[in-house]
Amino acid sequence: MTGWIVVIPVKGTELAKSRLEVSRETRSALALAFALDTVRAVLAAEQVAEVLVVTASEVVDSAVRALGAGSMRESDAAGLNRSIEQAIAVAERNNPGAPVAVLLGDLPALQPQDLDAALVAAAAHPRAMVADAAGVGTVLLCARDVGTHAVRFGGRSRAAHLAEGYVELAVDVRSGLRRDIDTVEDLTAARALPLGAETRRVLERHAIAGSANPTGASTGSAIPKGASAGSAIPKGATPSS
Ligand SMILES: Nc1nc2c(ncn2[C@@H]2O[C@H](COP(=O)(O)OP(=O)(O)OP(=O)(O)O)[C@@H](O)[C@H]2O)c(=O)[nH]1
Ligand SMILES: C=C(OP(=O)(O)O)C(=O)O
Repeated sequence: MTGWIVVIPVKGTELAKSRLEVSRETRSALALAFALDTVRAVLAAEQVAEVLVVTASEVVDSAVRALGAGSMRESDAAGLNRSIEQAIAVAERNNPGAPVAVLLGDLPALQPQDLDAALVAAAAHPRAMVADAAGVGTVLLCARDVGTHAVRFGGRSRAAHLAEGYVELAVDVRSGLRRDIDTVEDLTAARALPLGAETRRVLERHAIAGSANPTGASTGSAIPKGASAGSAIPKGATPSS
């Protein structure tokens, strides 16, 4: 199997991360930082052939391109699932036959090796998913055959994706892969993990209670690490749409 195409939805508007109860300035800085840290980790994962961000925001679009990711703008007011479907269609057109995964764009504690391990495990199933730390939502949705995706993000999406037939992968709840940040409580919990550099910088600059734990302790994952084929796969090709 070739490497995975990873679609990452990023809202990027002033309405992003509305459940994060900090000042508007801090919230928008954190929303961008979460996305950039997520994209950086994905670009560093060995199982990933290409990254395709889908966003409403010009700022996000150019920032992720500068990191080397592909990016596309969603059509007006597409919403989360529709924008993901638009990106999946572009990924399919540009990379026929490639497996496609959808990853949330608010995972600032994601480590490349945790994503690699999950993608290796996902490749054993036609469709697979990883739930968020609360066991309510979904952070990663994978299909070997892109045409079989049934995207049901939002709310209790773990149950929705299970009902669609995705197999749930066992990933340690402490893994950064499962730590999407919706609330200040999520952020506080994620600070026990090694956070990405952009998020650390914002936390250092903006007064939010707690410390950013710049060094962080290594976290465990139930999926064996290092099982990935370590070939260098080109990333960041911009979609032709
Ligand atoms: N492209 C795109 N991404 C979205 C959209 N809505 C949410 N996302 C992204 O999907 C992921 C999960 O969404 P949420 O955690 O609900 O993010 P959010 O909508 O910014 O946060 P809340 O306002 O608290 O719901 C994040 O990476 C968001 O940036 C959308 O309409 N379009
Ligand atoms: C969009 C999702 O996440 P959140 O918990 O951020 O709403 C989801 O889990 O489907």
